[in-house]
Amino acid sequence: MSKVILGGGLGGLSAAYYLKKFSPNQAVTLIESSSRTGGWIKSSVQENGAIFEQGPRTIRPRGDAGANTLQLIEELNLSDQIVPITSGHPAAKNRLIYANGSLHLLPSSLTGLFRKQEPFSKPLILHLLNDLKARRKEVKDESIYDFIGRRFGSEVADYLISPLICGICAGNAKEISVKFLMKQLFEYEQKHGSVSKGLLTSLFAKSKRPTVLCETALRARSEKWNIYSFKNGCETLPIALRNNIVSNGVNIKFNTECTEIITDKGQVILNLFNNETIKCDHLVGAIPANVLGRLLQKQHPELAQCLKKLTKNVSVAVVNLLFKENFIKNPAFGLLVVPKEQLPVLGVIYDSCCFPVENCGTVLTVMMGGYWFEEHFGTNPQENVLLDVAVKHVKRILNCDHDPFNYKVNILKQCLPQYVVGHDENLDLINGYIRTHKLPISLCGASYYGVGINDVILSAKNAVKDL
Ligand SMILES: Cc1cc2nc3c(=O)[nH]c(=O)nc-3n(C[C@H](O)[C@H](O)[C@H](O)COP(=O)(O)OP(=O)(O)OC[C@H]3O[C@@H](n4cnc5c(N)ncnc54)[C@H](O)[C@@H]3O)c2cc1C
Ligand SMILES: C=Cc1c2[nH]c(c1C)Cc1[nH]c(c(CCC(=O)O)c1C)Cc1[nH]c(c(C)c1CCC(=O)O)Cc1[nH]c(c(C)c1C=C)C2
Repeated sequence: MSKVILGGGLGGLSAAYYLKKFSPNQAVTLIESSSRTGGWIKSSVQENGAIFEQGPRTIRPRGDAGANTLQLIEELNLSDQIVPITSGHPAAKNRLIYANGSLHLLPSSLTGLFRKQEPFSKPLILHLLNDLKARRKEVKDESIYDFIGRRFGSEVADYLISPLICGICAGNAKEISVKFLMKQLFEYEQKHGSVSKGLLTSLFAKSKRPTVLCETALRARSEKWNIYSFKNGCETLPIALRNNIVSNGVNIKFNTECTEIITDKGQVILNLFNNETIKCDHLVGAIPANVLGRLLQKQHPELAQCLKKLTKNVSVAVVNLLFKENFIKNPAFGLLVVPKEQLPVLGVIYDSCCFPVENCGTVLTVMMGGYWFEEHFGTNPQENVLLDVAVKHVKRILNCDHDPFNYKVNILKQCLPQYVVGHDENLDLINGYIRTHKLPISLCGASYYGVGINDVILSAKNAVKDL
């Protein structure tokens, strides 16, 4: 009998790829509710060559997960499509925050830490040294805002961490688990009493066995890539994955929504919207955890409850803007708005600084809403309202008066999972339930082990490696 993968986003496509890589003769069906694969990853090339990214735009090359993605890219013959941003580039060095009504550059070097820079009241190094004095608090988990506030002070929590959380999961740092971004630092405090002591101890600890790197990862290291994308945008990756799995015999069923999942003696039965059913001996769930919870509700209410609790997703309005004029005075990756400003805008990406296209003017992407989406826009905002808000705030924040000649507005409903306090514990309950009840189900995708492209690909590889 076959394996079924539910969901044709990056997680589902990667799961299908690795299933076929590890056991080429395995029959695999992928079920996708929409008419395309790729999920939130969508790039559209404009007439003048500019790329409008609706979802992700950059990938990190570092770490084991980064190396794994580069290996996948190499296996898909995409290495020559990569466009890297190297460490000396302004888009790698310069990240801005908008606080107290103006833009500020965040320190990007060691010397920057010793300088007093607005909006901080003293050099950042003094905030960081606060960690040496702060007492350990024994906790299982806490919000990243509380952890940073305790160890480094409220200015670091407000001006550094809160916007960073917006720039990664569009979330509220006061609710997101410290383990989402800073598990290691949190564990240093719990084990050694302070982050600094933990850091020092780890310097003398035995280093782990180095990962064997593929050619592209070695190139990334020697050329000092900071982040990268592809010539035709991030969608290059899911398109290549789809083509690869189709040519390896994976059957993709488009426009096919699963409405219920039933497990029965080592089998999984999927009820589909059109009253059809599909049976398989193993299901890989690559859809958001709360949606999966709904599908399992009738037969496994306890598991469904944990899955629904795991991720409260937030919505983001993504507005791509194309201007004739070149008006960016300080080239950078972009800017993040400090949540204390209470603006509808989370951040602005300077696409034309990151990946310049000749004679293209200025390309910006404005991301809005997130955790505060409904507060600012209600449940069903009109696209023209979102466009007006985006343009008005770009003019105000960047202090300019240009109007875009081309734009695209997309509302990404419930697109980003929020790893709230207790996420890890809840995940243990979910895995425990699946193990104890011997359910032939594995999980992957952005709801579980990280929201970045690298995390999603690695979660898919891990989900299928023992099947
Ligand atoms: C605005 C934004 C910006 C981002 N920027 C970056 C970035 O710069 N760098 C980075 O690394 N990551 C970034 N990410 C994160 C990354 O894009 C996502 O985490 C990743 O694409 C999620 O993939 P997925 O397969 O887990 O989920 P999805 O993309 O949500 O895929 C799930 C699929 O399942 C389908 N589905 C759902 N329910 C059903 C059902 N009942 N039956 C059948 N099919 C179903 C959906 O249609 C969808 O195609 C960004 C994400 C967003 C939203
Ligand atoms: C303003 C909103 C958002 C911006 N990007 C995202 C949102 C919600 C989504 C996002 N960005 C990144 C990731 C992946 C994280 C990972 O684990 O790989 C996701 C889901 C990448 C990223 N963006 C910023 C940082 C610091 C990172 C981590 C990797 C890196 O160092 O590049 C900061 C940032 N995001 C946005 C802006 C405007 C910005 C900084 C100025 C937009």
